[in-house]
Amino acid sequence: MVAPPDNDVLWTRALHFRHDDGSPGLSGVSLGVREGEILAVSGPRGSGKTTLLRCLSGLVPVRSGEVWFNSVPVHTMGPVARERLRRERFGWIDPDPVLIPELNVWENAALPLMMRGTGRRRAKTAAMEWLERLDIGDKARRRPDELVQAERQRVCIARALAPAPSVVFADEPTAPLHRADHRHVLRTLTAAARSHGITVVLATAAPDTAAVADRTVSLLDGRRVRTVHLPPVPGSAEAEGRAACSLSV
Ligand SMILES: Nc1ncnc2c1ncn2[C@@H]1O[C@H](COP(=O)(O)OP(=O)(O)OP(=O)(O)O)[C@@H](O)[C@H]1O
Repeated sequence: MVAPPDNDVLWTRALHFRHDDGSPGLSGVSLGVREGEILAVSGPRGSGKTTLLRCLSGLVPVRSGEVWFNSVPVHTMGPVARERLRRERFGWIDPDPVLIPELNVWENAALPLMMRGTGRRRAKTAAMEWLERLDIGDKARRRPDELVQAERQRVCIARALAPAPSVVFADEPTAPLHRADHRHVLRTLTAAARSHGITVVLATAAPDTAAVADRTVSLLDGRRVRTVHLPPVPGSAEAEGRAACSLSV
C-alpha cells in the first residue's frame, strides 16, 4: 500500500465497485481531493456519482481499490470505524430531504452534534447559526411536515454543516429546489465551505451546479473520463440546440 500525497484530504486509487445484485458501479476510478477544495463529480444519470460518494465516505465497504482520508486507509476499516469516521468527520446531503418527523427544525439540525456528545445548548447555537444563514431560522420550532420541500432541504444542509465537518458529500443537493433557491443554497454552501475550510465533494448532472466547483471530475458508465458535455438544464440559456451527451476518454 502506497500512502497518498500529503495535501490530499481524500484519495482513491483503482476503485472498483459492484452492487450487491452484481450490477457494475465503478471501474478503476482514481482521484485526489485537496483540502478545502470544492470538487464536482459530474456525469449523466447512472454514471456512478452517488456510488463514488458512498465509497469515498465509507458508507459502503470497498473491496477492490483504496480509499484514504487524511492519510488513513478507509478501505481496511470495519463497519464500526467507518461509522465513527462518518459521524465525526463527514457531512452528507442527499437529493431528498429526510428529517426526523418527531423533532423540530433546530433539533433536526443539531442532532449530529448532539450524537457527537455536544451539549444541547451549544448544539442549538451552532444549528441556529446555520439555519439563519440558510434563511430558515424563523421556522426553527416547526416540525418537518410544516415545511415545504425546499425548506426541508435547507434544514438538511444546515444539519450537514453545523458540526463543522472536514468533508461534506453533497449528492445533487439542489435537486429539489427551484432555480432561485438553487442559486442561494449553492452560494451558501460554497461560501460556508470556503470560509470554514470544508472540503466539498459535489455530485451533479447539472453544468451550472458543477460550475461553482474549483475542479470537475467526470464519470461515464462508472469510469473516469476527461470531459462529459452534459445536457443543459431545461429552460436554461444553454438549452438551445444541445440535447445529447458527448465525451472524451
Ligand atoms: N443499490 C443498487 N443496486 C444495484 N444497482 C445499483 C444500485 N445503486 C445504483 N445502481 C446502478 O449503478 C449505476 C450507477 O448508479 P449511481 O446512482 O451511482 O449513478 P449516478 O450517477 O449517481 O446517477 P443518478 O444521477 O441517477 O443518481 C447505475 O447503473 C445504477 O442503476
